[in-house]
Amino acid sequence: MDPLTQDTKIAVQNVTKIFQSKQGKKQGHEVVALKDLSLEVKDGEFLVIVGASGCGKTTLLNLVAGFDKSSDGQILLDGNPVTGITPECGMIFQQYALFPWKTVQENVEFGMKMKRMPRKDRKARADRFIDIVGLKGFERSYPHHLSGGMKQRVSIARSLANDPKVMLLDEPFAALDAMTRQVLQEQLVRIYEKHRKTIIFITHSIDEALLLSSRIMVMTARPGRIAQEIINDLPYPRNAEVQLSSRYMELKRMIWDSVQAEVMKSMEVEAD
Ligand SMILES: Nc1ncnc2c1ncn2[C@@H]1O[C@H](COP(=O)(O)OP(=O)(O)OP(=O)(O)O)[C@@H](O)[C@H]1O
Repeated sequence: MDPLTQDTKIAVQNVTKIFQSKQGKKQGHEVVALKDLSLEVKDGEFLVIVGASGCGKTTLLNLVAGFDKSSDGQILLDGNPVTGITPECGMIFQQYALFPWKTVQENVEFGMKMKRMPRKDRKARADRFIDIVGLKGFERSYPHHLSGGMKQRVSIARSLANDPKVMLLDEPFAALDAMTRQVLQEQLVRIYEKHRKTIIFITHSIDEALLLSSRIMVMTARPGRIAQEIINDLPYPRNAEVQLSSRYMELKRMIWDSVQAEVMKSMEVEAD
């Protein structure tokens, strides 16, 4: 592997993750989710990971966030090994993971309150990010009064308010309707352009990957490794014109071929 450069934010080095399946610890009941996987994410990069279902995308994100430990290899964040939950990483899930008994304002303020930020400061910061995600006027609403898209915007505001170095998003828009999804994708690109967080984003949608990323990584069928890496050189804003360009089609075809090959392999793995 190349030596780490100064702007390397995350380095995943020869990571293997083996789960004991539900059948117990008998031989042959291990699931090798990731095998000898290495990758680097540069500071300010928007990396999108695509790959067949079950290839280990969520497992990888959980390891970067420190929710789980690798069986072998290591992950470095700013050059330091990740050994437990990393407060520098903000995680956003498909299911919004909001506190149902807290208002929008309280949800967004939660992390800052945990860090004992003075009330006035955290309110000002929450107000700012609630505004950025377009939820001004909903500060006192509870999650059950909000649509899926609005709840996801609360999650994004909460994450941004904590000022994470890295944002990890696991299929955050998968449960949303197409229109809402598009609005949130555009919003996320704007936030990315303004705040330049380092982002790792998982999706099953090649279009979403092309709209958002600066780099796309296709993972192999389980055990997950890198099958292909694509620098997304499409210009911003990735509007209708860009989406109809020949370069867009070319990249889409390239990724589709790669994903499809891995999906076929993963079906063989499942059949074994
Ligand atoms: N806690 C666990 N115990 C046992 N096996 C697990 C566990 N977590 C994940 N696995 C297995 O590891 C493999 C990778 O799972 P993972 O959820 O990372 O895949 P994924 O690429 O995110 O899938 P999807 O796209 O369907 O969300 C799968 O075969 C899964 O069944």
